[in-house]
Amino acid sequence: MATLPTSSRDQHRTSLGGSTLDEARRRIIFPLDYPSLEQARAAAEKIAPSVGGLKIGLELFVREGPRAVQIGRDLGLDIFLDLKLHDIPETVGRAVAAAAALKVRYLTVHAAGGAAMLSRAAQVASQSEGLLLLAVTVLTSLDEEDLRAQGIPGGLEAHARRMTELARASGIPGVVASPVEVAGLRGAFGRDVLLVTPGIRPGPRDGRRSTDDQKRVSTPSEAIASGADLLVIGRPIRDAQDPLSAARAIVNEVARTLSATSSHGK
Ligand SMILES: O=C(O)c1cc(=O)[nH]c(=O)n1[C@@H]1O[C@H](COP(=O)(O)O)[C@@H](O)[C@H]1O
Repeated sequence: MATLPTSSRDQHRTSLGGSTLDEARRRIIFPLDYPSLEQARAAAEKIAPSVGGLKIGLELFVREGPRAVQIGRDLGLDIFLDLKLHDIPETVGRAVAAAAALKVRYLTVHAAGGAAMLSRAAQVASQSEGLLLLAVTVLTSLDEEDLRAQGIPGGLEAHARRMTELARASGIPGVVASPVEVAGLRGAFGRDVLLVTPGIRPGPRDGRRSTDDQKRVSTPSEAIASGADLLVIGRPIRDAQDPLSAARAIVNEVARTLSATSSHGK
């Protein structure tokens, strides 16, 4: 069954072959966080040789709709539709069916939508070959204080783990989590969950680099060494003076880490 976590993950891992550099490239997803189709396409064409997938998020999808998905198709890259669906099961199920018709590879839902919503999403996705759902556990822009303010007990690690358990039990093959929780999630769930991490900030953590609105961050190398499958990296590439060089440097960093660890599963 396409949505069972193990088979979905195997299906995903099959695409992680080739040389270490090629594998490193495939691990990186570049979000097309741009205000127009033209800007998104120009950036995607430039960055495409250094990434494995393109993420289409709220800004571009709200402005341009499904036309944005065509950019990834034209470039032959995986398409990650990041709509973070969170609604009643019927509404989310219908939205998943609509997204599946766009032939995207990944689609996000919020784990906080609950078991019935996640199960409905998984059931609808299972009818569409090649679509992998990812449940967002705890947004990388939140910290412990935010969780306390929402009345969520037990801290970030525990909550990310509970959300992952809920997602897995509901038939969702992967989760989006901060790189800070990835080692714990990999330890708890083994190789049967696809772990996707935004909140990536290259360079030394000496306080000089801005983490923007991200509160739980790590370097590409730390995220991969902790067991992340895919890294979502936006502003460190998009806002760099030379975006292609920035992307290449990240690919090299990831490749070095893959060579030095067994986390690439070869
Ligand atoms: O689902 C996501 O992709 C996501 C989840 C999350 O917890 N945090 C997060 O930053 N993201 C997305 O990942 C990207 C991170 O971008 P940068 O912070 O610019 O690298 C953005 O497009 C966010 O929408």
